[in-house]
Amino acid sequence: MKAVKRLSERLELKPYIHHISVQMEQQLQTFLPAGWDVPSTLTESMLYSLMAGGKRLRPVFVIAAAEALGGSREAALPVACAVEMVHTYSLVHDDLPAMDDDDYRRGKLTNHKVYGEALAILAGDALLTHAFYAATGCTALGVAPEAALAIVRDLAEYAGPRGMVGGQVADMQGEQGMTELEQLRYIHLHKTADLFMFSLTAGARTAGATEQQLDALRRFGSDIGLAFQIQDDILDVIGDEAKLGKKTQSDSKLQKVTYPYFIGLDASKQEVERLTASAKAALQEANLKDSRRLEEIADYLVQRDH
Ligand SMILES: CC(C)=CCC/C(C)=C/COP(=O)(O)OP(=O)(O)O
Ligand SMILES: C=C(C)CCOP(=O)(O)OP(=O)(O)O
Repeated sequence: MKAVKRLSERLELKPYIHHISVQMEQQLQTFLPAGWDVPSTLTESMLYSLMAGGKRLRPVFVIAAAEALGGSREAALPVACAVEMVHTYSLVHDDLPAMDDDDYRRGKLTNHKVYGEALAILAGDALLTHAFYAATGCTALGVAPEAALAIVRDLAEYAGPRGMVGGQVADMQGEQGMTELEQLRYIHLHKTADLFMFSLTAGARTAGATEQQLDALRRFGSDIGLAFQIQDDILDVIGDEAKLGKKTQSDSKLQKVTYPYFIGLDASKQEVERLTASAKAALQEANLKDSRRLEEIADYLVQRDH
C-alpha cells in the first residue's frame, strides 16, 4: 500500500513541474515583450535559448521552496524567471567555442550556431543583466523590499565570482592535471550547486523564511546540487543523446576530470545516493510547513535519465 501511494504521489510531480514551467514561460514573455525597443535579433536570440525547453528545475525549486513555507506562487514567479535567465545565459556561454564548443543544447542547435558568436555572447549578457530587473518584480507582488534586496544580493553572490562564474573558471583551468577530488568538489559546488542554493533560499525568502530555515535549505541545495552535477557527469558517460538533448562523451573529449573519471561509475552512483540522503536530512531541519514536494523533486532530479 505504501509503495502504491508513493508511486501515485510521484506521478503528480510531472504535472506540477509542467504547470510551473507554463506559468513561468508566460511570465518570461512579459519580461521580453514583442514590442519593446530592443534590436529584434537580440530578443530573438534570448528567446531562442530561453524557450528551448529545459527541465526548469531551478524555477521549480524557487516555487516549491516558497510553497513549502506556505508562500504565494505568484510572488515567487519573477524570481523563478530570474534564475532561469541566469541559468540559460550560463548554458549559452558554456556552449561557446571558447568554452565547451557544443553544437546541441536542449535538443536544438546551440545559440552561437544559429546567431553567431557575437550575438550569443551578447544574448547571454542580456539574459544575465535582465535577470536582476526581473527579480525585483516580486516587490509589486507583496514581497518585502528587504527580502527582495537580499534576493538580488544573493543572485549576484551565487552567480558571480564567488559562485557559478568562479566554478566555471576552475572547471576550465582544471580540465587537465587535476589531482584532488576536493578540487572537483569545489567546481561542482560552485558551477552548479550554487544556483540550486540560490533558488531554494530565494523562494523561501519570498515567503518570509527564518535564518534557521535558510541555513537548512542552503545545506539541502548544496548536497542536492552536487548530486545533480555528479548525475550529469554519469549521464555524459552512459546517457542517451536523444533524451538528453545534447551530445554525450563530451567530458572525455575535452579531457575533463569528472566524478566517474576520478572514482569510477559505481562509486559515483553511490555518492549521488549518499548526498541525496544527506540533503533530505538537512531538509528535515528546516521545519517547513510541508517538505514533501522538495523531497520528491530531489529524488526526481538525481534519478533522471535526461
Ligand atoms: C559562467 C558559466 C558560463 C557557467 C556555466 C555553468 C554550467 C553549470 C555549465 C554546464 O556544465 P557542464 O558543461 O558540466 O554541463 P553540460 O553537459 O550541460 O554542458
Ligand atoms: C548544471 C548542468 C548540469 C547544466 C545543465 O543543467 P540542466 O540539466 O538543468 O539543463 P536544462 O534542463 O535547463 O537544459
